[in-house]
Amino acid sequence: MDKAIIIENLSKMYKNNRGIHDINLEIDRGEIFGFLGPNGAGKTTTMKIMVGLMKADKGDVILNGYRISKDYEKAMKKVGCIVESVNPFSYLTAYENMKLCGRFNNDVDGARIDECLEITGLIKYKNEKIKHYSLGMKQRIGIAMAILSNPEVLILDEPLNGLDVEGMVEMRKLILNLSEQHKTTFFISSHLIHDIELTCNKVGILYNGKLLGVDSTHNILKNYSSLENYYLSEVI
Ligand SMILES: Nc1ncnc2c1ncn2[C@@H]1O[C@H](COP(=O)(O)OP(=O)(O)OP(=O)(O)O)[C@@H](O)[C@H]1O
Repeated sequence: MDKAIIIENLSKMYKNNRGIHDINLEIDRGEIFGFLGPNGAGKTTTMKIMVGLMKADKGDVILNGYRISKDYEKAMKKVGCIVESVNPFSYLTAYENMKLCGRFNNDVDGARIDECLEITGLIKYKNEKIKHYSLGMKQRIGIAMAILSNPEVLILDEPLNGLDVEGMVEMRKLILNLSEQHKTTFFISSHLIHDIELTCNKVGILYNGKLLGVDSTHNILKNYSSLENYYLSEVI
């Protein structure tokens, strides 16, 4: 099977002795992987290393066949990400933000920007300044920016954070649509068990910086009545 993401022996320890320990993980192309863990488990640390925002103490990440330690540009070429918060310029419109975001990419033109705004349901608001956007709309513009260069892999840190029920349902639909129509591979972190259960077809549990268990949602739900029960059995 073609692996979109491989994480090998990844470790990072902060001075306060917190961090992540020896994470190993493989994600097949087209999978929607849910990286589930409570606050402080190490999700953001892992994702920052995956996209090159932080250096690991040990281990490596292979994205689309390229090691971030050796071929960073090639590894990131077909990867889109939102790590920590989405921060578009509030005094610019959605369209202007998108244009700024795609300025170094020759393949991004007005039509592609419109296409991404269409996919994320923002085309109607493309000429509105971001300062008038709701939180859900800001999350969506984050996704629109992340998919601008047609990535094969999307790495999203807590994409549902702060969204209301409708916003979460919309975001979930968007992820599932991108997965079905574009075969995008997703690596999504969340502490929202129910949402991971509904969105992801593979789940990994991160706890105290250690990856406890990885399995397909299908297998988990064959053996446990809910993802929550599986989570509790792994954690306890
Ligand atoms: N720059 C830093 N210096 C020291 N400790 C840090 C630093 N960044 C994170 N940590 C600690 O490392 C651990 C993992 O943090 P991380 O942000 O990766 O977790 P997380 O799973 O993303 O949590 P959350 O859901 O709250 O964002 C936490 O205990 C955190 O306090």
